[in-house]
Amino acid sequence: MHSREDFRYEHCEETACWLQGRVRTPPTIAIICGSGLGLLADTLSNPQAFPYSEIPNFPTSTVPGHAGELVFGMLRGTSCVCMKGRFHVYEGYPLWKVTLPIRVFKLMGVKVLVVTNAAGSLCESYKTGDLMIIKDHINMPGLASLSPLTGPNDDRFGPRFPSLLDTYDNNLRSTALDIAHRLGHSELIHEGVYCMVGGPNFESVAEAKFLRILGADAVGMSTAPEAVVAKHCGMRVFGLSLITNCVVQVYEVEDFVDHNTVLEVSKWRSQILQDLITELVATIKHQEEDRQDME
Ligand SMILES: O=P(O)(O)O[C@H]1O[C@H](CO)[C@@H](O)[C@H]1O
Ligand code: HPA
Repeated sequence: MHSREDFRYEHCEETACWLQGRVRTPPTIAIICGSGLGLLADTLSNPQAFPYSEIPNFPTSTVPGHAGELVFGMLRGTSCVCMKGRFHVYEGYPLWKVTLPIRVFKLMGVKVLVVTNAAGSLCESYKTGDLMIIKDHINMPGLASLSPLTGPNDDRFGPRFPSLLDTYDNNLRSTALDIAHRLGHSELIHEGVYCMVGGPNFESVAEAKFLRILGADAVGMSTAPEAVVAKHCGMRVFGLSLITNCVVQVYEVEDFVDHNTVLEVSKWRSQILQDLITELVATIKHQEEDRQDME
């Protein structure tokens, strides 16, 4: 188990202050770009980019398809920050470090986290290139006590025992579903359960069958810790998986997946993902304005 000895609120504060001193407009929405999905960040207007290596306390990206840059800018009149590359446990980072950016965003005033990923399908009816709105997750490392919330709790972020009910915001899910239908993607869009595994190996046949029996519709090596930390500190979360491959659940099949295939499919579907997220961001802006009026 990773220790949280190195984690302090002050680390996040230091990073947030560093960024706040440089960023033109503080963000209200944070978007995490999954494997090969960094093109999303290129849609921001008036962008300001910071390589992870320059940001105090930030880890660096080591996975192809994760550029390793924080990009601030405007999307449909809303100030956003895009993580062009995320961190994974299999890169050797402890979970508090994998999720450090989320807490930094919180301190900068972010209200909504949009998290995207590339994932393998376990559900028979999903096809490569489909999209899955995440309605819930199974956090395999979390169930085995590998949680980003392990260790002393800092109440300034959230409670010791947070509820995960409605982690993937109901309202954002139905809004995204409507948008997908409106954009003509009814054939591609699904809602399902994402399962996080540690990786970096892809699943064995027996593991894939096991995860399907557990109720998972798609599997990947990220997202759940980010969503847990966002929910813990009171953000609304929207999660979207791009199905880059169908996970093999029978023996004697030559159809194995590799990271290049994942990146190719991500590139192929990037535009559809961008359109959907852009429309969603525009709607969130109005929702957040209405919320503020009611407060
Ligand atoms: O979850 P993201 O970062 O999109 O990446 C997915 O793609 C990689 C495997 O090809 C793994 O890192 C898996 O988690
Ligand atoms: N398994 C785990 N992670 C993944 C997969 C997969 O099949 N595809 C993309 N990321």
